[in-house]
Amino acid sequence: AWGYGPTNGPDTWMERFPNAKGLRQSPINIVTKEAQFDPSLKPLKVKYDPYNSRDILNNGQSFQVDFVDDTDSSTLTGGPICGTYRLNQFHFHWGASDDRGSEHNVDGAQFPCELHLVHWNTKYSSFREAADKDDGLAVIGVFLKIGAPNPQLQKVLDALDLVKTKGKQTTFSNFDAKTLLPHSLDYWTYEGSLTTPPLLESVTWIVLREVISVSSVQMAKFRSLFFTGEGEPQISMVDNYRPPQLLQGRQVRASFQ
Ligand SMILES: COc1cc2c3c(ccc2cc1OS(N)(=O)=O)[C@@H]1CC[C@H](OS(N)(=O)=O)[C@@]1(C)C=C3
Ligand SMILES: [Zn+2]
Repeated sequence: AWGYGPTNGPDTWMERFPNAKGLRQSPINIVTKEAQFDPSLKPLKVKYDPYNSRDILNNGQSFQVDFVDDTDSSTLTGGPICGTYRLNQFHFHWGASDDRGSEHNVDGAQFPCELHLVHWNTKYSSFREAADKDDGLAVIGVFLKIGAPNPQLQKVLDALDLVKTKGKQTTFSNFDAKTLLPHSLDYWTYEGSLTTPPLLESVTWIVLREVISVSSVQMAKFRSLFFTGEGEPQISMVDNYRPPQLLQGRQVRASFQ
């Protein structure tokens, strides 16, 4: 199966997932000077209901917090998207050390971690159905930068002891995902893809300019997870990020001047 190791990592994915060579792949390096301010972009409108948070799962490539998405109570509207997109899950990508780990880069710089909040377009019936449509998904990317400990993030990290190995999951209720967002919702946006197989080219990316903080001790907590399942030889869950892909002529727009 695909992964992030030397024999099944991002450079091998094109063998089984032809989308890897597509024209709208993610992540990318965001060159801030080339991102054009678009005054027609609307402000992002994020409405998350803590009641919808359900469980936390180690899926063998990251860990994700899943949300009940059978109503419009946790939604994303406005910004570059049309219509209403529902929050399905959020997850992270991080490095083996604080010098790497994010998927998107900004002017060639990597951050130690990147948060992805995955939403699907309610013109389709489910995440699964939306996942392969041009306008199916919208993912908010938030960079984490080493600084003060993040108390909101700590609530998520405290649950990791219960999902150390692949396939483990536990209830994770009453979590307000909005508390993970920075004050400013200024963003860059471009048309891209899922950054893991099946690498479907169905994502409107919305990458926030403002970072949230994470301490080095908190980063060590991410690295205490394992890619491998219980009873298997342990492989630490680190460096679960895809490197930047070619822009192939795409435009990156900015919601701010
Ligand atoms: C297409 O069916 C599923 C895709 C899943 C995916 C993921 C997780 C579960 C998937 C389940 C799928 O099938 S399903 N459960 O909807 O029937 C990946 C997590 C990381 C990655 O997100 S990213 N980095 O591109 O923002 C995800 C959301 C990509 C696909
Ligand atoms: Zn992701």
